[in-house]
Amino acid sequence: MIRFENVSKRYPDGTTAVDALSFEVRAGELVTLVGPSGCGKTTTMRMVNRLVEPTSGSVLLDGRDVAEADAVALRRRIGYVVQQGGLFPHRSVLDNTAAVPLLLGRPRAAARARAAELLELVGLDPAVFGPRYPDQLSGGQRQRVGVARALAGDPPVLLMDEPFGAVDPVVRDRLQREFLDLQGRLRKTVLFVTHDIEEAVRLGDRIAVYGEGRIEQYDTPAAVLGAPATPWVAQFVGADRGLKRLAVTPVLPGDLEEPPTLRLDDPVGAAAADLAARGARWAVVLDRAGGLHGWVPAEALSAPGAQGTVGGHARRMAAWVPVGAPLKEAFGTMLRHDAGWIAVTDGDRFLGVLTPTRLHMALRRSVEADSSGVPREDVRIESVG
Ligand SMILES: Nc1ncnc2c1ncn2[C@@H]1O[C@H](COP(=O)(O)OP(=O)(O)OP(=O)(O)O)[C@@H](O)[C@H]1O
Repeated sequence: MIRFENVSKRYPDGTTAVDALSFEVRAGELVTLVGPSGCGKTTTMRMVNRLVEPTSGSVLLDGRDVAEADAVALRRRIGYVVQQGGLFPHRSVLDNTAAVPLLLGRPRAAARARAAELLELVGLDPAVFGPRYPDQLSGGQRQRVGVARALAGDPPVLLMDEPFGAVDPVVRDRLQREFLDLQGRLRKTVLFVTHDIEEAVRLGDRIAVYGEGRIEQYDTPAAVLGAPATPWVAQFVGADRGLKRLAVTPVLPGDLEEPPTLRLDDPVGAAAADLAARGARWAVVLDRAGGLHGWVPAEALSAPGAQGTVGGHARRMAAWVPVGAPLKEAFGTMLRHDAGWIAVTDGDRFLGVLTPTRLHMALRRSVEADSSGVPREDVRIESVG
């Protein structure tokens, strides 16, 4: 969809901002460009909508060199979001958002209706916020209007330059979450500039880590964190890259331990015999619908005089995550419940349990999977204990 072929940009004062850059962004993909200040991220992005012209090489959009496109027509096909939203200060929020549809020749009423729809889409009530002016909005609200405005012409491509850079971490977290959700539905082709590795990893399908004027590594967040291509990338992603990787590695069924399961209304005697036969010291207890109720130690069932059903001896346990949740969430849940394991479910169905050891193995297997190309479910690693 977007392709850089050997693109360099040297500014008139002799600064080489970008040097022989080649990479591709697939249709519907969100690529984050991340790196320290001055490494050429913004220059890269602005060559797509021709706010900057390359000195050599070409940028192709859908296979066509953008240098041959009419710049105005090109920019109508490309949404552009900048820090602070870049709104017109003397126009209302509704008119700011309607600007592109108007430019595209929509009648005023239709353009405004479309703008109202978009404000709704980014979580702003058009009746409340539509009539306001940009200086009557919070930083986060301005950013949302910036996103709404960029989406207004329904462009297939979005360029976003530190769009969430000017807000506090809590608002930023929310904007990122909402944007991911929106992108899940809209599937735009997005180039997203940030200097924040956490943001790059969270949002990007792939991330391009910049050194000076060039890309040092272009890969999925998990691969960049798991196997930095150069010492520069390793230093940039940080010594805690293992921790960051927890956020981008999902829990898979193959990561789980499968302890014996009992039902609440199983009779104690049979349950105790079952666990003894398997040599199990405990079992997960499921309710009638097969959902998680808690757990029971084998010795509680085999104690002299124990009777009734498993339910009478079970302990409640409410720590669970859905399969596919990031390991970070699983670990957080484990800590919050101060538990040595948590249940993993698929809808209402109990799948198995994740322990700290299993979590560590999942992480190691995902690193191995990325570096060897073998699917994680098939990776076998040695472990102690
Ligand atoms: N118009 C210009 N004239 C001369 N040099 C420029 C111009 N615009 C950018 N540069 C230089 O090109 C280099 C790359 O700048 P660019 O804005 O692309 O970096 P960036 O990675 O986006 O940085 P930041 O995160 O600080 O925005 C920098 O050294 C910058 O000073």
